[in-house]
Amino acid sequence: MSPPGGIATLPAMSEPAPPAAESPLDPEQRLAAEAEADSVLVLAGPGTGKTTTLVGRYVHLLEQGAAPARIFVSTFTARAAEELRGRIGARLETRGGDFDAERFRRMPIGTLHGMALRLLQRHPPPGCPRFRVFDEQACSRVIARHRLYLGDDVRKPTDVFGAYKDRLMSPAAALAEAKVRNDATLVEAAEAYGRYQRALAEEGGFDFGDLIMELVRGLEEDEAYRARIAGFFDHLLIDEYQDINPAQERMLRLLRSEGARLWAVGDDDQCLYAWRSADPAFILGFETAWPDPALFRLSRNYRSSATIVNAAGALIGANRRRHAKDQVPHSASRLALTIAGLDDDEDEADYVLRVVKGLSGRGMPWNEMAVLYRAGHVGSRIQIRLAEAGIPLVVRGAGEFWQLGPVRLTAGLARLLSNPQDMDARAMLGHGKRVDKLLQQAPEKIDADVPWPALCRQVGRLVSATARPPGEEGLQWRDLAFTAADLAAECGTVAAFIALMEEQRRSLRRAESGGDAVVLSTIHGAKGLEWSAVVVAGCEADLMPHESSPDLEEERRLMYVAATRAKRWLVLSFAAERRKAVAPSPYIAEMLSGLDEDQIRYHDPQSRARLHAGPPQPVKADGPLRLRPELKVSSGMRKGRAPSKRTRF
Ligand SMILES: Nc1ncnc2c1ncn2[C@@H]1O[C@H](COP(=O)(O)OP(=O)(O)OP(=O)(O)O)[C@@H](O)[C@H]1O
Repeated sequence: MSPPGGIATLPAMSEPAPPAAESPLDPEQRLAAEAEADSVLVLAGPGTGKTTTLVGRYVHLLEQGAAPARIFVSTFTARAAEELRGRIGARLETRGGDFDAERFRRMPIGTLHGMALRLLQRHPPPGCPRFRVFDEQACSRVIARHRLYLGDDVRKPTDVFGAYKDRLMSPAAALAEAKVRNDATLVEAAEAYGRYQRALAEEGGFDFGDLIMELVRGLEEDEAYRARIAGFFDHLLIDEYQDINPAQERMLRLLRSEGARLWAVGDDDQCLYAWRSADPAFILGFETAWPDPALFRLSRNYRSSATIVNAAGALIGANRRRHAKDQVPHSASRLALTIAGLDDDEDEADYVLRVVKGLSGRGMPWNEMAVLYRAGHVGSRIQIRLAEAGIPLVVRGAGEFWQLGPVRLTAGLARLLSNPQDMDARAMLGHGKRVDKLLQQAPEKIDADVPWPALCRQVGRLVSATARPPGEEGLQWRDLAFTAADLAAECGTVAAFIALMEEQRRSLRRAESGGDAVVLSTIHGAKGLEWSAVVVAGCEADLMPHESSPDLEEERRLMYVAATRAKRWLVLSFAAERRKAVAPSPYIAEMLSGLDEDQIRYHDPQSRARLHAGPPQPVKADGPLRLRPELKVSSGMRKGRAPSKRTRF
């Protein structure tokens, strides 16, 4: 097999590595870190050192005499918060003096939800009931026990209820809104929300959304309580400000009511959580929303090559609702961006495998490579192919193959039918209307006494038949159900299948803790991270922008975040056919418009031809579906067994 275009001449290994994380601040960063205004927004693009500047701000405040316990630092995820704590701690340690690592671990650095929990536990507001925190699993159990499924189960009930809480809406307010809009689906959701809140209260549980709701309630209802709590802090440092939602904004507003200074960093172009009520309007309107505002910009991109900065700039420039930003690439590298137009998803997976092997062969560590995608099913084919080749990999975001909905249903149901006592299999199935229906249909539609491979195929068919809505999502659903059934059948016995799943989970955990592994991630899961080489897979017209998304600007931001994770080498790959003929994503052309010819490399002549070809011929409505008739089942996924023959349904 020939190496993919570009690898042979890849100068990546000979280029200097980017500087270490805590480089001294540049003049723009220093100005922002030392700002005096009451409300500061550092607005800057990816890789400009926003997080680095936040660390610098913390150190600066300490140098000015601030007490660490009075500096509240928040970021978006618990993982990011721990990384931030580690970075600040390392910086303080190098300053010497009397740094006490144990004490520093207790300083208020966390997510806004985590901070709300901490305040509620240590200083409960008047009227706050005793509570236990219910994680997502516990909440799903409440939903299952009370059968709070929604007719439209495309969105999980926990997400729907969470969205009300992100907007600080009580069940009564949600119901009133639904009635005003005269929308039966919304009325059903609001009523289920009310029952959910009652069920949580009976069990003494708060879910994550309740934590901020309850703190805000306490702060708003009791002035003395608010004054006491807000009085704890002199400084609020907020990372990823573009992703805050109305409930979080209210919490910050209340926490600074005793005069704390607000200092936030963010990038409106990286707001990815509109579906969780994040609203770019908060960052766009910062200067009118807060007192004594000051806006700082960082213009030097320390992460990416000039090629990547230019291509990403051309892309995001097409969005209208944004602050324009100039970015100067620190690295002058014009290393070409690679476009790979592949036949189909199998071909794409083969290509990605050749790319990572090629880079590794040239000395790049696995953990400097990532494959990012908009939708989990794009990653699953690549995941299987890399795993079978024995490449160490970590799957981040909602995308681990065995966690995908149709895969869980197929594997769980086949196992359960083969052994009704298999509790893990029951847990894999989860709960919901679709699960109830499957369990109801299974006894009459499936002959469970046949050998394991035949059982798997029957289950694959049954699960695939639950696909909906019509269209691509249904096709993806069926494809994944068949893939899972195929993999399970190939194992020969249920015991071998369970062993395969366990081994894969173990190897994922090993890779995660060991560190040196290629990252496969949804774009959402890649936020804030960086790698030397990034392949953005599935760059197709119906996936990027995703055809079901109502927000095209957010879709473009997703592509932007994906592309800007790359330091030196960026590949955009697309398949000409993914169960139907598809055109390349329009975002590819937008990115290329920012580049000169010498900054673009096509994997092969066909890639260029495919990119510039017109839209694909529509698939005949009555034409046969290409429902993975043949899957090369991975040898590496079934340790110790010879590569299998292809399976046909
Ligand atoms: N002053 C500097 N000198 C050299 N390198 C720097 C400097 N500031 C930041 N960097 C490097 O630039 C890279 C990006 O920094 P950082 O993660 O802080 O950016 P960011 O703006 O928060 O990015 P994103 O918005 O994509 O999360 C890191 O590798 C960091 O070490």
